[in-house]
Amino acid sequence: MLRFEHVSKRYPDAGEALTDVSFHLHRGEMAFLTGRSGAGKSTLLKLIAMMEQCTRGSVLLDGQDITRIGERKIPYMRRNLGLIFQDYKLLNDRTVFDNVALPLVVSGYNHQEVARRVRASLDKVGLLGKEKKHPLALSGGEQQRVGIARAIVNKPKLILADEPTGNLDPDLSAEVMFMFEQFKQVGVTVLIASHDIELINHLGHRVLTLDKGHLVVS
Ligand SMILES: Nc1ncnc2c1ncn2[C@@H]1O[C@H](COP(=O)(O)OP(=O)(O)OP(=O)(O)O)[C@@H](O)[C@H]1O
Repeated sequence: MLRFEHVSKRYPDAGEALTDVSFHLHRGEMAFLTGRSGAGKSTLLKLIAMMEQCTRGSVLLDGQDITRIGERKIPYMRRNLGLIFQDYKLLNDRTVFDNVALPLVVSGYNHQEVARRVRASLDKVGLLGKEKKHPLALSGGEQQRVGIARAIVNKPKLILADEPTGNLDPDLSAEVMFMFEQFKQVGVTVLIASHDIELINHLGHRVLTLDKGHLVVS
């Protein structure tokens, strides 16, 4: 489903952030991406999200090489992805409903379909009653669940999460991981960058470890 083939990434005027990285994630697989600060985790996720381009190698998403697609196709390919961030990246002057609706509005869905899908997503993360609230009126855990609802509203094949539990206490972190496991159950592939070794070991999923841009275990 997601395949890295000999991928290297060098930023201009910097050393290599990733060197000859190869791995494969199957449909419905959940894996953690770990490594020290600066090891290349965010860079790897940005290559999949088409926010950066690799210097060498190929990244294949469902068999399609996303390093070779044209700029104009990127927004369409991104619809296959759900992105989740440590700092939630919510629009604080918009309601929960509007935040979750955003990817659908950008994709041009009609009002009825938007409303139906937003409610279904909020239901999946247990926030159906909070759709009229603004993000800052919610707890950190609830804000992250809004971020998750926004990530799944387009029914992505692949969810990428960059330190999704970095600002959450252990109970809320476990709750978020439980949600990811539910997505995995319905065939969504999930890749989570995290420092939280205790949580990672506890959950027992596959672990990809980066060390100075090299993949150590795959
Ligand atoms: N835009 C950029 N320009 C130049 N160098 C960069 C850029 N982004 C990242 N780097 C460098 O690439 C390397 C990998 O960074 P990256 O952010 O991918 O690591 P990380 O494992 O996600 O770290 P952290 O856990 O601290 O977020 C680092 O040496 C970093 O300084």
